[in-house]
Amino acid sequence: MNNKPVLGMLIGDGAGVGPEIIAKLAVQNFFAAYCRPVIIGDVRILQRAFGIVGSSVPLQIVTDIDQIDWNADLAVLDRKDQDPVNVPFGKLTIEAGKANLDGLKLGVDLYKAKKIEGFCFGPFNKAGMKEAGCELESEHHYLAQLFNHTEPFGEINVLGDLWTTRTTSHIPIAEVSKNLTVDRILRAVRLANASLKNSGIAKPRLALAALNPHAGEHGLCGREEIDVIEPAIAKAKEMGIDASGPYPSDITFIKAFRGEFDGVVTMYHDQGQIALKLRGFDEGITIAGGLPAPIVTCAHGTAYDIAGKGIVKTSAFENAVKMASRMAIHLQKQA
Ligand SMILES: NC(=O)C1=CN([C@@H]2O[C@H](COP(=O)(O)OP(=O)(O)OC[C@H]3O[C@@H](n4cnc5c(N)ncnc54)[C@H](O)[C@@H]3O)[C@@H](O)[C@H]2O)C=CC1
Ligand SMILES: NCC(=O)COP(=O)(O)O
Repeated sequence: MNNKPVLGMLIGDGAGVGPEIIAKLAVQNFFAAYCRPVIIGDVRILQRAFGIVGSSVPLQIVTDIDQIDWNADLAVLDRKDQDPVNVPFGKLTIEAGKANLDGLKLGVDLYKAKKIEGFCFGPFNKAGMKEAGCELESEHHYLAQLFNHTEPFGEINVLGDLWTTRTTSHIPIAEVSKNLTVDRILRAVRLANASLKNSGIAKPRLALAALNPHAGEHGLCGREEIDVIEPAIAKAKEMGIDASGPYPSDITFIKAFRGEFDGVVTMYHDQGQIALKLRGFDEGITIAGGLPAPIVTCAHGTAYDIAGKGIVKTSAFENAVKMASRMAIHLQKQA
């Protein structure tokens, strides 16, 4: 009896590298070591990806997840929603954007119906999703909406043992400062704390990055540290969270990579992502943090510039699958 978790593998934007990654891993029989996989996406895009990879595996193509025989060939839930003719490599299309939004909804519906125990997704193109009608800031907001989730949520980037959460994410830099409030910082702190605890760290050590040079130099070059970050740290401590900082952001990750912290709470997207991607671009993953379901993707994007060339590296997505499997097994044990 195979008790490995059932995980959906959304192929992602057909014009990007997601389908190729999934095809490569299928050919290597990678998924079976961590889960019972069901590939979710347009089978024509997947077949195109197998063509790029230069190899293939027998497929069990279904249109309803209940039709899957888990002892038979690799299952593909065919969505018929990204025609390769309309979705050429490297081109942003509304068709792919819409398919990605629909895929997320299906993934959540299947999870709620207990048909899958989590899912990974190949990279989405945020602009494509917006053009397809998503008015929310990101897919994480869309996922939270699908779950009616009001508690803290958001991208958690993980590299090795280090987890990061973001106070602000996909907004213009010009708007970061006014979006830094004690409440928002505290939500990112709580998200980091709860997620790390769920991963087995009893009392996570969290560092908060400053916003300004030299952590504001006592207000000489910026007041956000005094006005919002320090009060958020004080409140976190009152809640029993091991939070410290704000550390000048040019030193925060040096300390973190030395092992001084389990998690870093950043103030804006690139503060954490530059550090993590420099350190391990090929390995990083993004968890849809705070949500009930294990949902994980690679930290890299659609890589339109190399899509269709067969040269994409698969290691980050492999780590995403490993993490989703680990989270799903953890939930199985709690049930
Ligand atoms: N997992 C997801 O859904 C993510 C999606 N994105 C989306 O992807 C799109 C493009 O984002 P960019 O910032 O341009 O970054 P990107 O990660 O797609 O590409 C940056 C550079 O890294 C290379 N690269 C990326 N992944 C690679 C891999 N696995 N193997 C070899 N080379 C690789 C690309 O060829 C490119 O030169 C955006 O629309 C963004 O929203 C970005 C990050 C994560
Ligand atoms: N479409 C996903 C996305 O853009 C996530 O990117 P990042 O914020 O993790 O860099």
